Amino acid sequence: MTVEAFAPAKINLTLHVTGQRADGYHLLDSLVIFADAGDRLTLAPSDGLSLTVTGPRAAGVPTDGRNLVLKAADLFPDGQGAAITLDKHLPAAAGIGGGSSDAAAALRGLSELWNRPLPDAQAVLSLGADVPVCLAPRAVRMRGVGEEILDGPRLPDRMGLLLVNPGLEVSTPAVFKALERKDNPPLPHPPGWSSAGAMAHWLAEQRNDLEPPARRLAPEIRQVLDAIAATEGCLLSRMSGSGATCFGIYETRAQAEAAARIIAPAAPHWWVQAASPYSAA
Ligand SMILES: C[C@@](CO)(OP(=O)(O)O)[C@H](O)COP(=O)(O)OP(=O)(O)OC[C@H]1O[C@@H](n2ccc(N)nc2=O)[C@H](O)[C@@H]1O
Ligand SMILES: Nc1ncnc2c1ncn2[C@@H]1O[C@H](COP(=O)(O)OP(=O)(O)O)[C@@H](O)[C@H]1O
Repeated sequence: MTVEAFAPAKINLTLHVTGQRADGYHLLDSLVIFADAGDRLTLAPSDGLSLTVTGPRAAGVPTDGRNLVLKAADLFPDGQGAAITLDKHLPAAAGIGGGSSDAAAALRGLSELWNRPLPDAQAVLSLGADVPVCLAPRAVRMRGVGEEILDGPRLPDRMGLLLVNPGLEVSTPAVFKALERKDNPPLPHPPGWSSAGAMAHWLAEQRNDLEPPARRLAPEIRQVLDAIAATEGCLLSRMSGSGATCFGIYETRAQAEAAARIIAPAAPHWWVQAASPYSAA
């Protein structure tokens, strides 16, 4: 039996940093959605555990024990063998949780392949603050350092997404370190929306508190935000996570695809991807 597991891109529609724990980790209040663009894992029975990384974004991704997929496999106390192929489509260190989503997909896939329960919540969190939210991809509100997952608001039935990364890796710890204020206001109650326009209007009043420090470290983020905002039909452009990937919201996927066709040829070293929201549930 071979198991397939999809690792969708994570998007922080908002990312409010509301405090800091004694251990240095920051308290977040974030609306998280997923896109139907992502990495693909194939897991096949095997005597030993192995990982092969393929695909357009494989370069530079570790294939040894540093890869979060193998760290995820280590969390199963009585894990058996598996030959895992990770087909990499998402840029790494990009604020869209590529490694975290791969780890979560590996946990789901290995649990199915080995017929074993998922590791406990604390163990899952030890892989990274973003791994719990990636375990069951859907629209949620994420709080704590990432371990508190609440049902998200109703999303519009129709919406287009555009993801653009300028080809820079931005270090998450460096961005948190460059953050000036750590006690910013939390998110107001998200009401739910019947149109992408209404959602974007509400989101425009909210923030990604990591955007200013990330822009100081990587000024090209400004150009990415401007390029997205200038496309026809763009309702909102904002950075996701600690960057440098930025997203645009559109009424339709067709508009997001048209925007991708404008931006991609003008910036050949940027990663440009149109998408729709993805939900596993
Ligand atoms: C910022 C976020 C927002 O969703 O997204 P990305 O930019 O990674 O996509 C996440 O919180 C990132 O999660 P993840 O990348 O899994 O973080 P971890 O590996 O646990 O931590 C990397 C480093 O980020 C900082 N960190 C992370 C999460 C958090 N709540 N507070 C922090 O201060 C710490 O300096 C930590 O050493
Ligand atoms: N499966 C993986 N895919 C991508 N990067 C990985 C993976 N496993 C470990 N890494 C390491 O994790 C770092 C952060 O990658 P990623 O999780 O994509 O970043 P972010 O959390 O900022 O979105 C990379 O620089 C890479 O060295």
